[in-house]
Amino acid sequence: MTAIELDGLTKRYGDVLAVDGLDLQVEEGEIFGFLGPNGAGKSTTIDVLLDFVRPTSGSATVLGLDAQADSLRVRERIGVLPDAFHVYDRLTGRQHLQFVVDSKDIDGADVDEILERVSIAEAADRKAGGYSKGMRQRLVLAMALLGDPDLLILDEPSTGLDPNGARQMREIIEAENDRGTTVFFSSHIMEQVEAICDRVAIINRGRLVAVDSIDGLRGQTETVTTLTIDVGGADADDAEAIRNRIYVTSAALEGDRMEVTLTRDGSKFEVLKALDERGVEIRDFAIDESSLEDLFAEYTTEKQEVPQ
Ligand SMILES: Nc1ncnc2c1ncn2[C@@H]1O[C@H](COP(=O)(O)OP(=O)(O)OP(=O)(O)O)[C@@H](O)[C@H]1O
Repeated sequence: MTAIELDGLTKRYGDVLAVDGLDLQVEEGEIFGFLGPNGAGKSTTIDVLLDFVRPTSGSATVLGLDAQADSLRVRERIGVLPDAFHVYDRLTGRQHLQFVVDSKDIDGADVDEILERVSIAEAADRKAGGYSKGMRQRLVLAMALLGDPDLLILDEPSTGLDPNGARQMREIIEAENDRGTTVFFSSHIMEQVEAICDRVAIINRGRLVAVDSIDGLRGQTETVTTLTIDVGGADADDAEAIRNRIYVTSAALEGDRMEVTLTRDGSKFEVLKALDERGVEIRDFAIDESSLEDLFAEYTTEKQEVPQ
């Protein structure tokens, strides 16, 4: 079954087309990254899934249920980490969780076990007002995990976390996914998305511009590999010869450093071999596959039109 299905989802706020005909399917069991620059329409889409916002047209289905008509049943089966989250300063961590158990009427919830899972068990009886940002974020995640949801919807889960906190958040997300939970999360932190997502969707100006695995996205873009070679005895002619090779998109020599970019079909080995055959000494080399950050920029940066 699909965990999330969007069919022609459109949301207009007056003149602003926040979401523009989105079609998307997230399969059960996936960790799915939802990416896009500021204002792309990520939060609006999530708000439709949660029935905070009604679509102008199109539909959204969550766990086989209509996000609008069946919103209460959807709510019972999902856990949500909202974009702007609040904790109550005067309540302890445990009281926060108890509040969710009571208000959602969850049977047999093991609050201590969930506090352990998000690593805030030791602070459970302290007031949340004294929690660090990372602890607050983990507390809100613990609230989302109560009731063992089938689907977690996380809006920028690593906001405000230091690298350690972000790593812990990632580990928790992975552990929940191992338990069978589908995870849908929006993020600006490409590194994080790259590390844990099975697939990602990139949206820009309310429209879907790409949906694929990270490797698949890499395969769709032109320049995927940069080869930086520490050379001895190379000159401009060598760079020119490399530049003229098929699959090479650029080759530049600066002192003893030659930087070569290749399309995805290009062989790095062939470039090194060609240099060697020209008598160039190869002292060292490094390979840099384009990062998701590069891909993101490629998909979401408006290309400048050259005036005719
Ligand atoms: N309640 C609203 N009224 C009017 N316009 C809105 C409203 N909510 C969002 N928008 C507009 O819709 C567009 C999409 O916003 P949205 O918050 O969904 O983007 P986002 O991708 O979540 O951005 P960010 O990463 O900055 O949170 C933006 O142009 C935004 O200004």
